[in-house]
Amino acid sequence: MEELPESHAWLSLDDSPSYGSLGQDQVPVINLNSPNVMKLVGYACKTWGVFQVTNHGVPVKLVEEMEGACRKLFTLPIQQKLQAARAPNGVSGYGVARISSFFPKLMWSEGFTIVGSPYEHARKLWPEGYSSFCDVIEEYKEEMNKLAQRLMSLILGSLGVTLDDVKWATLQGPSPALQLNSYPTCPDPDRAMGLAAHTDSTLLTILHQTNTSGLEAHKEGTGWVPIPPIRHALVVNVGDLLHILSNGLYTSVLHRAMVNRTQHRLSVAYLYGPPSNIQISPLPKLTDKVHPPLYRPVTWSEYLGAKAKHFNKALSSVRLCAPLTGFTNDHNGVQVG
Ligand SMILES: C=C1C[C@]23C[C@H]1CC[C@H]2[C@@]12CCC[C@@](C)(C(=O)O1)[C@H]2[C@@H]3C(=O)O
Ligand SMILES: O=C(O)CCC(=O)C(=O)O
Ligand SMILES: [Fe+2]
Repeated sequence: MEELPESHAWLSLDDSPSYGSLGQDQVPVINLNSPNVMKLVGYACKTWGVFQVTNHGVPVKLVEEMEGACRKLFTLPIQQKLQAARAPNGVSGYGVARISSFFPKLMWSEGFTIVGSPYEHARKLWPEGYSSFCDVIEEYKEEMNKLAQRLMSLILGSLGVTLDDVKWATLQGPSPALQLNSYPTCPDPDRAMGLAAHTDSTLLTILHQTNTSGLEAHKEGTGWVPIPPIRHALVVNVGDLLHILSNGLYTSVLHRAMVNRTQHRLSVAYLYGPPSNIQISPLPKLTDKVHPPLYRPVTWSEYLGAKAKHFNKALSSVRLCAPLTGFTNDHNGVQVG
C-alpha cells in the first residue's frame, strides 16, 4: 500500500504529536538484582506507572521462541488468520483491538488474544503444527506468572503491605491473558495509530517488544515519552486494578503504540489480574480518615465488563463520590463518546 487510507488517518499532517520530553525524562530501567529494588519499583510505580526490568529471570530463549511464534502467526495468509477470528462477543482469537469501537478511525495493527487454552484457535491456524505453538504459549505464561508474582510482592512491599495482608495474591490467578500485537509497516506513520492510548485493566502487564520503537507512555506534565526497546528487558505497566488496590497511589499508565515506515513491529503483552472472584478494593492499610477509600470493591471480571462498556471512564465508574471523567485523548485524534 502506497498511501494511508482516510479510514486510518488519525492525525492531520500539522498536528503530529510533540514529545514533551527531549530525552530528559526517561522511563526508569530497573535491574531486578539491585539491592534496593523494592524502593526503585515503588518509586517507578508512583511517578510513572511504567518501568523496564532487566535481570528478570525469564529465559532469553523462551522470549525469542515466543517472538518467533508471534511472527509466524501474523505472517500467515489472512484467510488462515480469519479462521481463528474472535467471535463478536468473545475475548480470544484474531482481530482488531477490543477498544477499536470507541474510536472513529481504524488502528494500524492486528492482534491475537489468548485467554485460557490456546488450542481451539491454534488448531484453526495450524491444523497440523499447532502443538509446538501451544507449548511455547504455555511455557511463556508460566514464566510470566512467576515474574508477575515476584513483581507483585515487590510492589506490595513498597506499599508497606505483606503478602499476608493480601491472601489472594499468593493464590493462582485466573487464566491470565496474552495479547499478541502486530504493527505492519505503514506508508504514513506520522498520521497513523498502531494502538490508541489506553490503560490496561490489569494489576500489571508485562510486555516484550521487538527491536523497533513505537511504544509510548504518557506522563503528567511531560507528555508522550517513547519507551525504547532494550535488548532482553521487559516493560512493566501498572494497570487499573493496581491503581484501585493502592488507592490511587500507583497510577495506571496511559500508553499507546505508534507505527513505523520500514519495520514490522511485534509485541507480546502478558496481562496479569487477580483470581476472578476476588473483590479488589483499596488496601485497608492505605486508608484512614484523611485518606478515605477512593474506589468501591470490584472483581476482575466485573471490571473488564466496565472497561468494555465505558473504556476510559471505567475507573471513574467504580470511583466513590467523584465525577465521571475520563482521560482526554487530545493527542491521538477524535474520540467517540
Ligand atoms: C484480560 C483482558 C484485558 C484486555 C481485555 C482482556 C483481553 C485483552 C486485553 C487487552 C489487550 C490490549 C489492550 C486492551 C485495553 C484491549 O483492548 O485488550 C486490553 C484489555 C484491558 O486491559 O482492558
Ligand atoms: O505494542 C505495544 O507496545 C503495546 C501493546 C499494549 O499496550 C497492549 O497490548 O496492551
Ligand atoms: Fe496496553
